[in-house]
Amino acid sequence: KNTDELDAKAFLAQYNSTAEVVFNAYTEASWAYNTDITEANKETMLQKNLEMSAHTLEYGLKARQYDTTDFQDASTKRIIKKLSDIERAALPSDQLKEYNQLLSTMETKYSVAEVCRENGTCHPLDPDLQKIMAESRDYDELLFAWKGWRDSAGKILRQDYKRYVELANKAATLNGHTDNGAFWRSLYETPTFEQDLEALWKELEPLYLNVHAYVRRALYKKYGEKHINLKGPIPAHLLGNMWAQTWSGIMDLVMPYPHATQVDATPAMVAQGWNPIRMFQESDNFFTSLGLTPMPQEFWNKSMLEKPSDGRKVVCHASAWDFYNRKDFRIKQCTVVTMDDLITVHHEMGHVQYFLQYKDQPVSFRDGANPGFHEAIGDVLALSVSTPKHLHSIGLLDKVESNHESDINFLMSMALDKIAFLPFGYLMDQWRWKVFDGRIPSSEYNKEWWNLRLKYQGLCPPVTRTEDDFDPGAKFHIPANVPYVRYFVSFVIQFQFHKALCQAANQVGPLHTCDIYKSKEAGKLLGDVMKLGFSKPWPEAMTMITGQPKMSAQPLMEYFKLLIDWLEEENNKNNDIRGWPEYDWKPHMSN
Ligand SMILES: O=C(CCC(O)(O)[C@H](Cc1ccccc1)NC(=O)c1ccccc1)N[C@@H](Cc1c[nH]c2ccccc12)C(=O)O
Ligand SMILES: [Zn+2]
Repeated sequence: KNTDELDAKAFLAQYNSTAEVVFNAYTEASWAYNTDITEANKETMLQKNLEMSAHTLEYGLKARQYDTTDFQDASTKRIIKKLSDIERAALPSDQLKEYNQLLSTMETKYSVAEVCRENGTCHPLDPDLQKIMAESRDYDELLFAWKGWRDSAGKILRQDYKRYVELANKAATLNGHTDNGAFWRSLYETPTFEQDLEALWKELEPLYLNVHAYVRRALYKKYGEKHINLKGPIPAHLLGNMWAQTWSGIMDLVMPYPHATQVDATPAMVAQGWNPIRMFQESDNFFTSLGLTPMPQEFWNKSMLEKPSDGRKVVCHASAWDFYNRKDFRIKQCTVVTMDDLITVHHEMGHVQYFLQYKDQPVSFRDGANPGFHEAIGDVLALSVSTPKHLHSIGLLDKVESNHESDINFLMSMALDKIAFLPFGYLMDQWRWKVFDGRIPSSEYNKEWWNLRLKYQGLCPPVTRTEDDFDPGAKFHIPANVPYVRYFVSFVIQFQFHKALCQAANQVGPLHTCDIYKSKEAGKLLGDVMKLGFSKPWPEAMTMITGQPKMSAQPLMEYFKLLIDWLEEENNKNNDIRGWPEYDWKPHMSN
């Protein structure tokens, strides 16, 4: 083994400069394919992916030659360790080709899927089916979109997915992990990670049960006892979202005080002629108000901020792109003019701000402190943007009242996204970790998916499901091989960050009214953490912001305190039970 630290540093310098070139070439090819799905673009992307894996293999095997035990420089040790895990490059070349082919095939099948009516009109997920799921109040129309999407996008992926699992696991074991789920969890460098997550969920579950009971009561009023059992799970297609992962789409059905302040900025955005560019400029303005970096001109020139109208097939699911040359950063988003998408704009811009802040780190450190950090940045700013005070200041709410009823309306709208999301954010990788470690065999993919959807979210399918279906495949991240527990982590830590930045901004008053807009102190705190990238273990980054190294649900609970008390009282008044003891109840099925 080579114990020469100077030799290692020279090796890493060579890695860094060659990696930028190879990563850039692959990212360009991947962008070309994602923004114009053709066979030719697919072939080029697969070729550049193989070249990138060849580079990873060459440098990974060299990195493994070093014994860094007595190295002085912590960064050198950390990078050598990271390079030594060569991920899919460990596969024999024919299996690597098969794996890459599977990944692009699954993502393409998902991205081009459509649901067609008898009259021949066909609907893509974005924007058509998403709009139906958010806006329709017709039980059967919602069922058409819900079932249609799972028939068109989920079902067809089952065999591909089964093979992907085998190859992903093989790559993981070749790198010394027990399975691919273990590899994914290793990115958090936290031995107690699973226990920590379970503890957070146990703390937050009572909040969710109260929101679930209250929403079930509202849906009972709307759809009646034929479709809703007040002691049972909720049919999964009635929550205002294709996956029932966020419920703000049905805010109109659950608004506690209909005569108090409105909270939805969408009507004003449409009335004032907002377009996607305006939405991104608004977000850029918020980031720069904190003293953070503006989007470079290249971002505005090269991003895809709307779904193309020239017939091109694209991957519409939003994403942010680092081209590894410290200059070129883009977003690809099929943006629609809604408040929901204004939040997503901030989410994606948070990823790019992270790219900008850590762009001068070595390539190996151009990543979040942990994947949850990368997901949280944009959402932290969105917490300020979403306040009625801020929306009023940018002309998207005409009047702001600060009274109890308006507070409760506002907190309900936030809870329908942030609290409703928690069980979904938690169960997605519970399912995948069990698939990877073999506890869920392919013969039970769908049964176990719905067991988890019942256990954590208190949902049931509106129509019978079988193992002919593959409902997990109908959610982007599953065919796209994108881990998901990062979002559960993000939805917890973003409130820790929000609380810390509000203190830095000398904001007084309750946490849910805080708006850090224009606070250079808050911006400095956030910017300094982002500059670290992946160079330090995430508890150090957490301590820099919050003064302590752990994930904590306390700031989220503080933020929602008023609503938690109100829901407890309201659900008691209605004699509503928390949970779904009649768990095997099935909704009425007409056809
Ligand atoms: O998937 C996303 C946003 C897309 C992303 O920005 O997280 C994107 C996902 C992705 C990863 C890899 C390939 C393709 C897409 N992640 C990134 O673009 C990204 C970029 C750099 C580093 C890390 C992630 N949000 C999740 C969770 C979510 C639901 N509602 C939300 C509201 C606000 C924030 C997140 C969500 C979802 O839609 O289910
Ligand atoms: Zn993200």
